[in-house]
Amino acid sequence: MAPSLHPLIDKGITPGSSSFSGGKLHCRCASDQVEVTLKSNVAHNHACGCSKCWKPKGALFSVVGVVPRDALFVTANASKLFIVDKDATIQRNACKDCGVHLFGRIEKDHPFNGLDFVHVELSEEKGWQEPQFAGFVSSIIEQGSHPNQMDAVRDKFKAVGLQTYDVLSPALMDLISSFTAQKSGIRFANL
Ligand SMILES: N[C@@H](CCC(=O)N[C@@H](CSCO)C(=O)NCC(=O)O)C(=O)O
Ligand SMILES: [Zn+2]
Ligand SMILES: [Zn+2]
Repeated sequence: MAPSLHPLIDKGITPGSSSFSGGKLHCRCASDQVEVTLKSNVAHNHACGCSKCWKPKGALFSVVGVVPRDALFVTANASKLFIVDKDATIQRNACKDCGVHLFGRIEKDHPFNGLDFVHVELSEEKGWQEPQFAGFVSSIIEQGSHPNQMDAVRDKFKAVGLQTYDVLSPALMDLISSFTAQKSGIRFANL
């Protein structure tokens, strides 16, 4: 059987709702679940093949999107959260019992500071923005996928209508480069 890209992608993508305005995420513990309340839909939701983002068992990719950090509240069992890697740019807060990542936060000066990374599959609600693209696709090789599988993986994404990139989407890459340009004092020419 072909490996799963992600359960939200394998059988085709279900569009989200533009009027959806948030919901709750829960970890996968049988009891005393960590609960996170989001007062916003996600944006830039995407499949991520990097080794750091949380993936469900058997999936090659994570699905991760962003919300403004002031729209995110830990509303139950916050004491079960720990930061997976304090040195990473994205400080991923995971449940110490089930391992699920509830949210990733950036504390340093960074183009995505102010945005928290979350996984909408941890929610029962429907209407979350659907995945928009696949990023960090080649990174799955670093976790053991064979290079000769990559055409099949990219074809599968294309079959469900998702563009593939080996870093992030052009919109996000432009945002990162604009931040860098601004830091170095670049003044853009008026074209
Ligand atoms: N090949 C590496 C890539 C890791 C990486 O740079 N991940 C990105 C994307 S995460 C969600 O889009 C990133 O921004 N990481 C910052 C961080 O994780 O703190 C690998 O696979 O590990
Ligand atoms: Zn848990
Ligand atoms: Zn990632």
